[in-house]
Amino acid sequence: MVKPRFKGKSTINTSAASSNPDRPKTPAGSGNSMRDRATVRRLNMYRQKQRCNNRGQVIKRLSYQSTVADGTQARVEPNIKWFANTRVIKQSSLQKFQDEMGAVKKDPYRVVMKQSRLPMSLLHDRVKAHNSKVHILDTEGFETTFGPKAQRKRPNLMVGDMKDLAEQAEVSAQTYSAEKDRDLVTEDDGVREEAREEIFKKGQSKRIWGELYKVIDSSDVIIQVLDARDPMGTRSQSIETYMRKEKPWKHLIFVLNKCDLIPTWVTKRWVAVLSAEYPTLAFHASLTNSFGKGSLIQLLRQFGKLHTDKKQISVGFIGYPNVGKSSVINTLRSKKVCNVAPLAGETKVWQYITLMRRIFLIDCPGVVYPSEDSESDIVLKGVVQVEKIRNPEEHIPAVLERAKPEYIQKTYRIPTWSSPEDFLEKLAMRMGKLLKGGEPDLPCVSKMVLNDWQRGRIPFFVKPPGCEGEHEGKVVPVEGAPEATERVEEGGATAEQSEEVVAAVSAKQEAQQQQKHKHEQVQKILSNVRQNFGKINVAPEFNDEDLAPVQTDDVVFSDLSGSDVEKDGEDEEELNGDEEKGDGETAAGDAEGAATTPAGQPAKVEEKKSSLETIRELDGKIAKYKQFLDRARLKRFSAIRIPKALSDKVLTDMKVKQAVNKPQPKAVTQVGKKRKIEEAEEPTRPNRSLTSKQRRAADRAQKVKKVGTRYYETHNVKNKNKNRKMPTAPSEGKKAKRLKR
Ligand SMILES: Nc1nc2c(ncn2[C@@H]2O[C@H](COP(=O)(O)OP(=O)(O)OP(=O)(O)O)[C@@H](O)[C@H]2O)c(=O)[nH]1
Repeated sequence: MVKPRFKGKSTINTSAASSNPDRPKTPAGSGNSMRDRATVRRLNMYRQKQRCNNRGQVIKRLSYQSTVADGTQARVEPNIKWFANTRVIKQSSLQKFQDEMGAVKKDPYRVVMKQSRLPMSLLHDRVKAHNSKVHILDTEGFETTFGPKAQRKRPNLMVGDMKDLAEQAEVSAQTYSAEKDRDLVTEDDGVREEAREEIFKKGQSKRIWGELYKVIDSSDVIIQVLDARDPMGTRSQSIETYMRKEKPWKHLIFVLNKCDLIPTWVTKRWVAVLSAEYPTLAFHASLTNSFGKGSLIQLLRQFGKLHTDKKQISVGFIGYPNVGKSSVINTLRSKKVCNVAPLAGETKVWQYITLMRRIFLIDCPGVVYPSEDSESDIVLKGVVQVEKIRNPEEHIPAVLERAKPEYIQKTYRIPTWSSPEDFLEKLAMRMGKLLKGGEPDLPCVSKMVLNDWQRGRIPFFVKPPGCEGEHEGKVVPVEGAPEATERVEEGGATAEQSEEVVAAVSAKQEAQQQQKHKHEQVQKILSNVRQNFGKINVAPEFNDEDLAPVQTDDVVFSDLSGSDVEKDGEDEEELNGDEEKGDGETAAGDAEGAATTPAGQPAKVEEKKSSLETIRELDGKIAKYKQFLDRARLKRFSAIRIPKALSDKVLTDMKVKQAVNKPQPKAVTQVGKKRKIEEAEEPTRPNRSLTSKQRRAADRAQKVKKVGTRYYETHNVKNKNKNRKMPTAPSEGKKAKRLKR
């Protein structure tokens, strides 16, 4: 402690030391903030030391020790503050708090903010004695509860007597299944299923679902894009139900994309099956060689006409990842407006694209719907990027199971294998994918196979219902189909209630009528849109078994798919405007006449069928040739060489089949007519009336035909025009060069 200086009689310490609580204050604003008197005194107290003499006796006590005489015993007053950080309030304050806060809590229009910071427990602090009485009669009087006029509700028992109860118990015991019992307590055997890797949860995040709902909310027409190889696997029943219940005024249509990866008859069948539920169009997304573009644009235009009250309509594209939503949009715009990749999750956020002045398209990230899919299912549906899979070998058995062995043999040129491991080893050996010491690099080849699968290089498709009966019986109500009206219980309802019920029923009927009207409008629109499936360029080479359609009921092809009947000589896709409707209808009628036959003429039917089949086969082969030429053109081959054996085989086949058809010209009059029209309209098509000599000449001409490389036309080079004007004969050009030298 600082020793106070003796200053005569004055008790005021005038020193300016910081330990002097009475020191003069510095002027305000000088930047020197002084300690206050209490702080200085406290600090002085800490600093003081007691003084003792050389015998240890205290000669000067500490300041706070000097208040009581030596040896005095004292008690410290007990205080609640020692035990907690509490605050004591008066009874009246507590009462006020309880009244005011209680009123606020009860008021449904007011909210108490930051409740955790308030002593809310004071509201309920009234201690209830554990033996306090239950005041039942405060709530309900004796008379209303127990008396002869009791209004107490009785429990609603499902049984009348003990016998019924026993019977019911027996029945439920018989139908009990331990698997479905969620409350069953089982012994923990310590084995749990491994948590799924994060990559398998792709497309299920809250963010992606948020994007989906944003797209649904902003669209007038929603297009669910399905993968034609597995339409049911990439379809979401839950979204359809949501749309039906919550957004019935929005139009939902299906687009069956990647039709070029499956046989045409499968496309037809799927379109027919799905059309029974929602309008469905087949599509092949491609900038150069698309299918279904015209029909889809026409359909969207017609939907635009339905919404004349709006300036523009928005069309949302939703669906599984990697089904080709962005590709469909690019195809409609005929240029790359959306990023496309063979990897799932390329589209991250929704995006608006203008198709035309009145039609906007919205691309949505791919959404994976909740299902029971295994990890292999998820991988094979293309949801997961192959590079990210930890053990790609695990999914190869599923590939070998789904794809036909002959397609695997053809794709990888491996004749036989005994197991998936054996297959992978052989493939690794063939491809030279070996590790140190010649060990086959199984993960590498597995990734290759999975990539091929995801990109459609291994021919595969899920058979439509009716071939294997896979999806049979899963009938979802047709859009706008009238639902069964609820049964109203008679007797118990009062007059008021019955009025309400009548109002509800009439509202429901009105809604149903609106739905029906909407359905009719959509059907009318659809009757103007027709597709010719024969024009799809199928890329994979399927075997005869997969190419030959299984006979189906023609009923399936009615409705929208009535438009799919092959109309030979048609343009790539016919877009019938309203004005062309009559024309289209007659054509459809004609064709339907060819497909559906009256009963009682079995012989004629068979003849027709056989000739139709032959023509179809021939068409298929011609399409194959065309496709081969197209592909070659795309690859810019300098010249196309068609294997002679193949061309000879096709030509002889054609001859034989023509010979078979010749004796029955009258049975196929309609087809014959069509063929004539077709021949007149399509001079480029191989002419069936040519002699074999002429045909061979045409064949030869085709063989030497140069395709593709017109260098100066396709490349941006200097002196382009100059070069164009130059003599075309290459020999002359060479001569000129030589002369220059
Ligand atoms: N053979 C074929 N491939 C297609 C077709 N449509 C799309 N693809 C391919 O499928 C892959 C995925 O196409 P995207 O358009 O990116 O698919 P997406 O549905 O937008 O995918 P996310 O962005 O994941 O939602 C690409 O490699 C496309 O080339 C089609 O009609 N036929």
